[in-house]
Amino acid sequence: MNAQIIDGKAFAQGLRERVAERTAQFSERAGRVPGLAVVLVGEDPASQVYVRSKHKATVAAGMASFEHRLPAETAQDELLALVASLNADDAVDGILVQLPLPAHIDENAVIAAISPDKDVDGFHPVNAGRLATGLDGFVPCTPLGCLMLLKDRLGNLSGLDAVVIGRSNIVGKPMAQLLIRESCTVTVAHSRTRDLPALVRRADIVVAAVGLPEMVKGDWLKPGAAVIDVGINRVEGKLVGDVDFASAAPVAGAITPVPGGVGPMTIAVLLRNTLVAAHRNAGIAFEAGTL
Ligand SMILES: NC(=O)C1=CN([C@@H]2O[C@H](COP(=O)(O)OP(=O)(O)OC[C@H]3O[C@@H](n4cnc5c(N)ncnc54)[C@H](OP(=O)(O)O)[C@@H]3O)[C@@H](O)[C@H]2O)C=CC1
Ligand SMILES: Nc1nc(=O)c2c([nH]1)NC[C@@H]1CN(c3ccc(C(=O)N[C@@H](CCC(=O)O)C(=O)O)cc3)C=[N+]21
Ligand SMILES: [Mg+2]
Repeated sequence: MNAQIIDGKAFAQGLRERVAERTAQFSERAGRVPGLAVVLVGEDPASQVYVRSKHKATVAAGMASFEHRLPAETAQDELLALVASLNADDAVDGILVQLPLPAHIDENAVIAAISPDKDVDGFHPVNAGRLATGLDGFVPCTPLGCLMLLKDRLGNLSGLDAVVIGRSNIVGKPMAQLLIRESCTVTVAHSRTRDLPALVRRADIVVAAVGLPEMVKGDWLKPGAAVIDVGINRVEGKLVGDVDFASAAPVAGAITPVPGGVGPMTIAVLLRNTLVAAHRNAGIAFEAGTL
């Protein structure tokens, strides 16, 4: 057996085209374009790359992109004041504050300051609570993108055994919530987990969101498993995932590559969430359909 490669880049491209069509319809009706504000504090090179590609994708979808670049020394109060002004700005439907923030800034305080109705990252506790309790809200882009790829490949996920490796608020926990919502039986593993290979061996679905290059090995996998690799690790100038692709691909049924898997989905879902936010803020009903 050799795994099918899940082409996240192509799927994301299709999603972005559908978002662009629906954005044109929205703008016609609302008399304005959806707006996304992205805030970057400091000069982290990886963050600069992400922010640039978000900006390009936003404009290509027909949306307005408002970039705010602040120096690394920016005081927390200044950042909170900027967030407050974006909350109050009717041209801004979505707000994304790029993480990580410099160490002197309390990330939770900044996330909590974003209006939940503009929180297109889905990081605000109100949106996390909505996801956990089955209410409509914004779902974090990376796990929602992973779910889209899984449903596209597997169809109904009901009853499948899923292992999520990682329990962060931005990937692991919301991923687990989404899989529970799809009626998977979900195990969440983390740094204190005993015998991770044994857990992974039982799983029909494996989502790796750890941040350790190539840690998940092919001989941990159940043959035919669907493997979603969220990891983005730079090793000797090269990008690798959290899954050892070379040993995993011959065992898995389907697997996302890095690059070209989950990463492009994150940006496409961000645009989708911004389009949803624009509809809500303009009081126009949104039919999710193929989005
Ligand atoms: N493709 C994309 O769009 C995105 C990719 N990423 C990437 O995904 C990865 C994870 O990101 P993020 O969730 O923010 O990372 P965090 O560092 O916040 O979380 C990592 C998680 O992995 C767990 N972990 C650490 N070591 C082990 C281990 N040996 N065995 C099992 N679990 C372990 C940690 O456990 P504990 O809680 O016990 O510390 C923690 O829960 C990173 O590579 C990041 O770059 C992130 C966001 C978007
Ligand atoms: N508030 C906030 N929201 C985020 O969504 C957020 C964040 N902060 N901080 C950083 C992480 C990381 N992240 C990625 C987005 C796109 C790619 C991506 O497009 N990756 C390409 C490769 C890009 C490259 O070559 O570096 C790929 O995997 O093919 C990766 C990672 C969003 N994040
Ligand atoms: Mg901090």
